[in-house]
Amino acid sequence: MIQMKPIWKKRFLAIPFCGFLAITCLVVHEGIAAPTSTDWSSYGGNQFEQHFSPLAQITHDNAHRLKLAWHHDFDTNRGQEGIPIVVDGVMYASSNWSRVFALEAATGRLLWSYDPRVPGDTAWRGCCDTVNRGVAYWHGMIYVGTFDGRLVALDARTGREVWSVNTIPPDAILGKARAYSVDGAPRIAHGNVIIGNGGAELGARGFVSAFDGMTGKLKWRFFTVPNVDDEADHAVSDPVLHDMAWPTWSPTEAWHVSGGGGTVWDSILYDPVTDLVYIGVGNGSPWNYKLRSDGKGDNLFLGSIVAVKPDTGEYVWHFQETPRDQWDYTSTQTITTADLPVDGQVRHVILHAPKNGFFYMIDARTGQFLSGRNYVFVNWATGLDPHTGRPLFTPDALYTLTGRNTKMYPGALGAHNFPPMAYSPLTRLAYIPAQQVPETYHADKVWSWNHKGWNLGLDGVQPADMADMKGWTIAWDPVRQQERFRIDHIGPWNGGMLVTGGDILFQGLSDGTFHAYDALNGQDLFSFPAQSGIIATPMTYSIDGIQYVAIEVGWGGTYPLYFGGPYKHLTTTGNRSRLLVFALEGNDRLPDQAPHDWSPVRPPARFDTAAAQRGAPDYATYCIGCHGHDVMSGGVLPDLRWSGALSDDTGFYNVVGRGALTAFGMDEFGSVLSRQKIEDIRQFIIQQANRSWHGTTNGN
Ligand SMILES: O=C(O)c1cc(C(=O)O)c2c(n1)C(=O)C(=O)c1cc(C(=O)O)[nH]c1-2
Ligand SMILES: [Ca+2]
Repeated sequence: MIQMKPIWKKRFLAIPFCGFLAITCLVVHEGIAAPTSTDWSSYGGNQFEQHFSPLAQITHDNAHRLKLAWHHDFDTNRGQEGIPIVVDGVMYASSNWSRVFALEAATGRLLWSYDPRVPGDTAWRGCCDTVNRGVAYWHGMIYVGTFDGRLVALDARTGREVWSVNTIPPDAILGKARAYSVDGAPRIAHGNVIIGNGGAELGARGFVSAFDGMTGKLKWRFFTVPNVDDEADHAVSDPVLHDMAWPTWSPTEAWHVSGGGGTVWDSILYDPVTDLVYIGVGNGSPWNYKLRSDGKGDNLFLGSIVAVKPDTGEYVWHFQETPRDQWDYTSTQTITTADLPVDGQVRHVILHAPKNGFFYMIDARTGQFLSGRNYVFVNWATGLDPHTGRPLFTPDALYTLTGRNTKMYPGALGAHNFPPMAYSPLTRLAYIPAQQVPETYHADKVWSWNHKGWNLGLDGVQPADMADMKGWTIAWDPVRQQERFRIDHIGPWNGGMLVTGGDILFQGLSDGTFHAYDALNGQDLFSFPAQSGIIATPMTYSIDGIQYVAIEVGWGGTYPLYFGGPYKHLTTTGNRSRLLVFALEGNDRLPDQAPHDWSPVRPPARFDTAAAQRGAPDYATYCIGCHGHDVMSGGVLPDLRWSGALSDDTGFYNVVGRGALTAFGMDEFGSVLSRQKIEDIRQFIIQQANRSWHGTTNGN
């Protein structure tokens, strides 16, 4: 057995605040026996969601010796974004399509698995793959949100369903007009299970709901944007929406149909220090601010962190990071708290690096803006007002008002997306999985609504050239608001961060490798070929004195699905979905596998150019989100250019119009598109396939 290094105790004693998992605190006080096991019992690892663990067996000196201890193959081949949790020696991991696995954490032996049987015809309801980011544990129960909108409580010992509720009230859907999906991890506060949802790209009005952990009874619901008619929803948000939010929207316009957005699709944090729940609110729906709200008002609470009370959901404060959103700049990114000196005084603060490219420090009790600075290059704002933190827009940024197509840094995928950042109380640095993915936004002038399609109010969003796409891990000093160092990656869309008491930074990358870096300087200490791009985030735990590090592997999420083939930065990006667990000792290995990709198949030679031209915009509205720009797959979902269904209009209609492949996530579109329109899409795909086949576009 490997012994804990004494340095671990010494370093950890320096931490000013000792409020981690109780078991961890036991360890930090000298003289008390160290526990033999340390859990990772919630999504963010500790009550601050710092994605930090005090475990320190893996260090600068031995990280190069890491071995694969065990692995578990998932039975889906789409993006894996889950962070497993470990409670009492059992690991609970979720995978795509909201499946849950309980495994013996030391050996990987499967104890039970749970499949909520999410219907395949719900895949269109989300913008960004049928992912799941994790489960929550409370009092012997495991909670998982399912992609089709349920919250399910499972008996942690057996995996049996204890209760299941629909988190989406039927009237929120407005006769099926709007789209909701759930892919974020539930959070626990005062015995309530809190869960949000996604859907703002398709049309949704955001809210979070709290359910009694024992019974599943709804405790409260907080809507993040006003009722379109300023009427009561009989929800706890009614007063603040009427008094504060409604006046920041135009009385009419497109948000009345699409719901306004503001989905809370990822970060939620219950903070026992302030006894508040912070929710990260998403972007506007439709994106086009001129069409959405007549170009008027800040549109509260879009792009904000909102603090509410855990028992009642009552509003306490908000801080809006992105007023007048028209870029998909969500504030749903990791909400982390820490105790840090501000003007010579230690304060309990929120650290936040949202999509918009600015790093914020906010007082956790009051929501007061303390400081902020851009952590990547941005061109939508020149900076933040030093007193209020409000962005100072550049004139070109407000493209829906100027009518000029504008290339924006960051683009819609943000400078930081769902993969969590980590914060180490030892190094006092935040580690941001940051990226540069610029896009040019083309605003529509007229609003139209597409059921089952994307409803952005835009004519298109054009990603910049591959040369402009970058990915880094940025080590950021939140007190000084400056970069300490950065690690360069091959491109964007890398996984999230884990930092440990051994000052090791763990991260999986889009190039299919898993790394241990030195958290003090970014030095690469260990690299493992994981056979598929990694977008998930590692966690760590110890059992019988052995420190393990776990990571889910599986390329996916919105970047490969939406951006598609032209933006691959690997020759192969096929998906092999697995859970990998590392330790200093281990003798597991992955099976050898040939590189996997879609092989070109000669497409039908003839197509109707006029029909292809008509089909292009419908492809962009209904198909692009999964099948990629220019009909080139990013390596996860089938590449339509080489589909056998292209050769025959009836076969194609059976798939696209009638839903022959519904079970695989390809819903029918015959209810929203005429047979002629579907045929036009087929012609467009054949045209694109011929371009690739004859080498006039860069196929793969
Ligand atoms: O506005 C929304 O409702 C919403 C939801 C989601 C989601 O549910 O995953 C994403 C986004 N937006 C989004 O903007 C985004 O970049 C994104 C990336 C991902 C992902 O898992 O790869 N989800 C989402
Ligand atoms: Ca969004």
